[in-house]
Amino acid sequence: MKIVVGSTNLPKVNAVKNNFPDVEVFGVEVSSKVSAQPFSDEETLEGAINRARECAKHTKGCIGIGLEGGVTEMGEDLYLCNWGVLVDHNENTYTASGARILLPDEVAEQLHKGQELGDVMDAYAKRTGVRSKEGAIGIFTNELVNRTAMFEHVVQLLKGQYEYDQVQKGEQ
Ligand SMILES: O=P(O)(O)OP(=O)(O)OP(=O)(O)OC[C@H]1O[C@@H](n2cnc3c(O)ncnc32)[C@H](O)[C@@H]1O
Ligand SMILES: [Mg+2]
Repeated sequence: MKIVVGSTNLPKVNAVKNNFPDVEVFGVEVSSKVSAQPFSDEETLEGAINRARECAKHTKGCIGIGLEGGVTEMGEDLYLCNWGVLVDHNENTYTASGARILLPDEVAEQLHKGQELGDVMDAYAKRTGVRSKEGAIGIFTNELVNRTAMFEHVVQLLKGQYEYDQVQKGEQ
């Protein structure tokens, strides 16, 4: 079995590798076919689905995994949101979302002006490449939960649902 992840961003690829230590896992650049900065749960999920479907076509019999980060409005507030999708070799599709935290007003303001969260976070935290390291979730949780750990949980939810289905099918 091979797993193709629709990104070369390390927190995403490592989140999959850490969940499947005995499987060949590799990341490829694919298009999410949504905006660079998804602005709702629906759009973020759609990006993850598009990435996973593209990856599932990469190698015969492989599993595709798409992980997408975005933000979602709740009333006046803006929350960080993340979605993951696993598409298996039979096109069975499993979805899961990640933990969400409230973004501070000054970060939300920049996003409403059209900036991408990755860029906003670098300026806010006075760091470089936050999106490829601890992530916004890492910054705002004092690095108790970083972007890899957050995506690890999403992938665990995908893996668990996939395995549940495999067991159900085996018992039929
Ligand atoms: O290379 P890819 O896989 O595209 O990785 P990415 O970091 O760009 O991640 P997404 O496209 O899934 O995220 C959409 C946008 O939101 C940003 N983003 C999402 N979650 C983030 C986080 O935890 N920390 C910093 N930026 C984040 C990201 O940089 C993009 O601008
Ligand atoms: Mg991106």
